[in-house]
Amino acid sequence: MKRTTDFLQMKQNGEKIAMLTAYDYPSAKLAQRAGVDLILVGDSLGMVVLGYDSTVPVTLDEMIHHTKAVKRGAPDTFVVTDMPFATYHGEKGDTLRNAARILQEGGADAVKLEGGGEVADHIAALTRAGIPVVAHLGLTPQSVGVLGGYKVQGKTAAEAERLLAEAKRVEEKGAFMLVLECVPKQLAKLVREALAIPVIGIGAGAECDGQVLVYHDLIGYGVDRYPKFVKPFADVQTEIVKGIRQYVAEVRAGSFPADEHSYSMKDEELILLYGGHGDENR
Ligand SMILES: Nc1nc(=O)c2c([nH]1)NC[C@@H]1CN(c3ccc(C(=O)N[C@@H](CCC(=O)O)C(=O)O)cc3)CN21
Ligand SMILES: CC(C)C(=O)C(=O)O
Ligand SMILES: [Mg+2]
Repeated sequence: MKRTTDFLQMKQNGEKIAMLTAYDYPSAKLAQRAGVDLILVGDSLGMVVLGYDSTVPVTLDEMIHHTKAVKRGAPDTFVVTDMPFATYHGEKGDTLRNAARILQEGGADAVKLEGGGEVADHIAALTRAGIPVVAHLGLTPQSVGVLGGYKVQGKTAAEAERLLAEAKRVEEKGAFMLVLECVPKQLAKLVREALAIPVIGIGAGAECDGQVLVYHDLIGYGVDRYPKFVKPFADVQTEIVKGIRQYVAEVRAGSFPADEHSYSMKDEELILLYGGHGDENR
């Protein structure tokens, strides 16, 4: 399994980092089999798995529940779990307890939290306690209510300056990686060059040290509308619906299950059962 220092090394070597979300046992198993560098148990699971219209309703218990399944599916892959909405903004002791549960109960290897200066002390406290932290700047979906929608961030020179300063700040506070979401590619390049830690982009262009995508977006599974930054690399939902339609049709036609899908009793048992009339009832 890769570790935090390996990702730093990858940046130094100019090797791109491929990160992918996963939310359960099969998705994690396939992500590991396909060779992703690390898995994110993203709170996007609230939207793509649980059907909420934002990540805000997702709870700590839900994140832990999904992390356990992911770790069982990908025991040999570094797993980062999102700290959910409002679980790292109060007392630092609470933040520590919440993150510790994600590592101890969930089995994650690191936590991710959204924000810069406002959570800087929490990043420092977690790191001091030995919990690896991934920071997340740009479009921070847990603040959708404050941001007024899922919009590109850092488009003006002033906003870009502010974001760059925040990026330096979270690195200083101990974050070992930074996710940069929905920012202009020129800003991502500046951030990448300014930081020693790997910068993982989503909707941040190619000039990042790596990329992250939401699993369901990548495979085309149950998502009705893709953000601009998504490239659907597969279209599994078409295959899934095709398979289910066929099943429904065959059940209705009586052609499924066939004999090969059925269990049978031995003749002598049938004779006992039917008192010699087993043959015509087999
Ligand atoms: N399926 C899915 N994929 C994601 O990447 C994702 C989620 N869900 N849920 C949690 C957050 C929310 N994210 C989102 C959601 C929508 C846009 C979006 O539609 N953005 C506009 C940008 C508009 C603008 O400011 O120009 C777009 O058209 O791409 C972006 C990120 C990223 N995360
Ligand atoms: C979009 C990624 C970075 C994320 O935070 C999530 O999946 O929740
Ligand atoms: Mg998230």
